[in-house]
Amino acid sequence: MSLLTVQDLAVARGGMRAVEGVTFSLAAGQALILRGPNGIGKTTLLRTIAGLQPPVQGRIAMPDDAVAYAAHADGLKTALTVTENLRFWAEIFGGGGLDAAMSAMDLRGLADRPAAALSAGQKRRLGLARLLVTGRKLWILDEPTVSLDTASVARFATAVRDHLAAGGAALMATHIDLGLDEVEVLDLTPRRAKPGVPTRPAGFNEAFA
Ligand SMILES: Nc1ncnc2c1ncn2[C@@H]1O[C@H](COP(=O)(O)OP(=O)(O)OP(=O)(O)O)[C@@H](O)[C@H]1O
Repeated sequence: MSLLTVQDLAVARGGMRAVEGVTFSLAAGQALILRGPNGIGKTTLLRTIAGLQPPVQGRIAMPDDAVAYAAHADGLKTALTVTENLRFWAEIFGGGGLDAAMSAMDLRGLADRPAAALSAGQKRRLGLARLLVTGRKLWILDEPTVSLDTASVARFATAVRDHLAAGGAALMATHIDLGLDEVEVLDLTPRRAKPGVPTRPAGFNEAFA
């Protein structure tokens, strides 16, 4: 089953094209890592596929209610505890599996701690545990391993592997080698848009379109 098809996609930020001519697809059980130098447009591409901003050109197709997106920010409710945060997200998405998610990201000992009192790496672990309780098939992840120690990176890699084995798919921007055999890499360097072609009036920002 195809979980994501991207065809001839061009994306823009700040009224300028970032990358263009991007084509790939992801079936159940597949993952793809986006690579490319700082500023080429990895975040912009992920935001566009996640539906947070419109594409400039091309086609994005996926099943309804397929996506769970984890951005640079962890998206936590700081006043809520770890358990309450996960329960909140499970209810929003109609998912579940809080216990399994807490075990997977080693959060059991922190269950009753407010998110505001977590370290950066612990916050990131909670942010990633959110994905596990959504029940969504297609994970879109922007630099998911930032702030994680070696053991936590390994835990995250296991969570991705389990997600793929359960028929999920993942698209992520990361510079880290997660050691996942089933992952392919797409280098965006050849897809960099030709410079100087504005897509919108000066000052336009697709993030607010
Ligand atoms: N808020 C913004 N307003 C205007 N332009 C922006 C904004 N955020 C990013 N850009 C520009 O959009 C282009 C693509 O940025 P993007 O964040 O998608 O790149 P990236 O490949 O994810 O970079 P990095 O590896 O540094 O995270 C860059 O040229 C960047 O300067």
